[in-house]
Amino acid sequence: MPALFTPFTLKDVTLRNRIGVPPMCQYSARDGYVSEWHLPHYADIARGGAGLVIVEATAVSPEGRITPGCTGLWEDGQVEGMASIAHAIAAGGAVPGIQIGHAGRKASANKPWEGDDHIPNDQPGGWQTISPSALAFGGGLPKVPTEMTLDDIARVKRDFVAAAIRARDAGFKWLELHFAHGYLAQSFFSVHANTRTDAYGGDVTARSRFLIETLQAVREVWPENLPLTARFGVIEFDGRDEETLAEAIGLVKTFKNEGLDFLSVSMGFSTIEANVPWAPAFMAPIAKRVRDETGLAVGTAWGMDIPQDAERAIDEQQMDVVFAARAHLANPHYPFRVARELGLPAAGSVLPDQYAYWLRRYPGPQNGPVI
Ligand SMILES: Cc1cc2c(cc1C)N(C[C@H](O)[C@H](O)[C@H](O)COP(=O)(O)O)c1[nH]c(=O)[nH]c(=O)c1N2
Ligand SMILES: CC(=O)[C@H]1CCCN(Cc2ccccc2)C1
Repeated sequence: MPALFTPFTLKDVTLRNRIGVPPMCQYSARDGYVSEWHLPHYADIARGGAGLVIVEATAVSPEGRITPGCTGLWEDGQVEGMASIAHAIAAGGAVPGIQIGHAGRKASANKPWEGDDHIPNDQPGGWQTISPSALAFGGGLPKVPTEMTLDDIARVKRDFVAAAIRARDAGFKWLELHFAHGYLAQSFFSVHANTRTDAYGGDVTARSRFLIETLQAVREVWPENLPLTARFGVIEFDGRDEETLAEAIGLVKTFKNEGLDFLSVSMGFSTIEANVPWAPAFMAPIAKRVRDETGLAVGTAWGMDIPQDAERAIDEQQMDVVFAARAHLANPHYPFRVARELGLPAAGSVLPDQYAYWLRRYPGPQNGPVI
């Protein structure tokens, strides 16, 4: 039995296998409300067999969106549409998760296929961004953000709490705080984005404060029996990696002590100078190091989709969940493909009966059983 297809239990939640679909923005919302695009997108992926499907980065406030097309949970009206999606994911057999976040200085941008750059101030649809310091990311994101006041910081923490309550009410069973990829929370931790000299900037303790306080506040409202998780950039590939990793692992230990149940190990993406060593499964050793040094359950993405790599990651206890993102855009039934390639007996059992029954019993195009 491939290790990848063993169940994984965290608090009162059990994933049917170790394959997770990490959040993937669809840039298809209107004023933060899901559209007709989202339900079939998520239902289809959930039916494909993954154990966990995490809904895309969902903004805790309007200015926390990356683009005008991003989803939100900043107002109660947005719960109903998200509840349909949570229900559809569960109906497909996967655990419904959702990521909530604030885009910080990367906000107010065009969709990737429409420029992936900041909406110019003289064009409609954009907005003024905020960040720990008035430092622009650069490149296609040149807008200088407004430095957050202590009131701004308090407000954004309250927004995270309110969005977490809405996610709970929508029926999500796995919550992921977006603490990665150069967005607001990552920016507080990053020496590239945070030059504050008050309680929220300076040494690693101060740079960690916003993330810890946000986790503590959300922990109080998120049900104790459901996984409270975060996606956190533990490395930037900016030439400072050992230092960043040591600081990040120290912070993850604090997260664990404050009640975090799982970490999705990712990159900081907080500097344009990054030199990412792109390769299959390149983040797996980093995830293993975080898992070994903190004792926290972890997962990671980033080219983990080659079946043998995914299997090794679980079999050798590098991580507890393997995330495959783009592979699910190419093939929503990706887990079925993996099951067949790994020789899972009755691979079709990964799919719903409506499909599996027929795939199991009748020859496929090559006159042999498809599974
Ligand atoms: C279209 C799209 C949209 C998103 C992403 C990616 C892509 C392709 N990614 C990153 C994603 O979760 C994953 O980490 C990367 O795609 C790398 O994994 P794969 O190599 O694709 O399996 C991403 N990450 C995240 O934390 N929140 C998000 O909302 C998104 N949105
Ligand atoms: C919201 C978020 O974290 C996403 C938005 C889309 C780009 N993501 C980062 C990414 C980089 C390279 C390949 C795939 C993904 C981050």
